[in-house]
Amino acid sequence: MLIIGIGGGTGCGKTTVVRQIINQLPPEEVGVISQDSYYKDTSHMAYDERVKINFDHPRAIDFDLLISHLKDLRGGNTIDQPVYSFVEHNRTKDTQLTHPRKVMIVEGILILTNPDLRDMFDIKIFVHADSDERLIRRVKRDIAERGRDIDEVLDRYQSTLKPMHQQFIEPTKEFADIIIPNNKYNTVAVDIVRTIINERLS
Ligand SMILES: Nc1ncnc2c1ncn2[C@@H]1O[C@H](COP(=O)(O)OP(=O)(O)O)[C@@H](O)[C@H]1O
Ligand SMILES: Nc1ccn([C@@H]2O[C@H](COP(=O)(O)O)[C@@H](O)[C@H]2O)c(=O)n1
Repeated sequence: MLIIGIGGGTGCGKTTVVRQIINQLPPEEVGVISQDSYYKDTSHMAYDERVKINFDHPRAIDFDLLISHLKDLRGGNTIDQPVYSFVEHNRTKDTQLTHPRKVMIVEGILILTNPDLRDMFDIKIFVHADSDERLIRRVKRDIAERGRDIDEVLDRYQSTLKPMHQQFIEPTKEFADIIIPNNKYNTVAVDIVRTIINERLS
């Protein structure tokens, strides 16, 4: 199994890049795991407490479960991937049965911060977009897709997103084998990654 880790700050375009990469690739050969599915289960907390969680700090992520699931997949076993609700700020009761594939892509803001997880990646990619560009995209996306309002997004940006990005996420760029500039759509970089995957599949 080839495991590709794709990191980078919120709004840099990780999900979009992954969609572009797997588009035109056989779905039975390439799978995707999102770090967002592995936010810790916070069912024991009231909604008002969950809203205050710092979701941009590595301690918010259940890395043990993510690593153990990746090992299961690498060993040829299926996993029950958690399903996360951004509206509820919590895992749902559902899980998604996920089969091992020849190529697995793991994407998320903090996936390159954990040394054990990092060691599992055959290829490490960091998607870069300038912070103003990321903020604009984040505001638009969170209002359109994640049930947020402008004040909520901007408050979170100032209180946690920006400082956590500087402390934890930006420094992981140095671990990357490939850095994809993504201020604009980068079809050349996407084609290069797809070519690497196609070589593995052929
Ligand atoms: N290169 C780009 N140029 C303009 N908008 C983009 C680009 N890449 C992604 N977007 C848009 O920005 C938003 C955030 O992108 P997304 O892929 O969800 O980022 P991430 O997964 O890194 O948080 C989405 O609405 C997406 O359509
Ligand atoms: N309940 C939550 C959990 C996380 N977030 C934010 O999501 C961002 C990571 O997802 P991307 O798709 O943007 O990479 C992260 O910056 C968290 O602040 C949230 O808003 N609510």
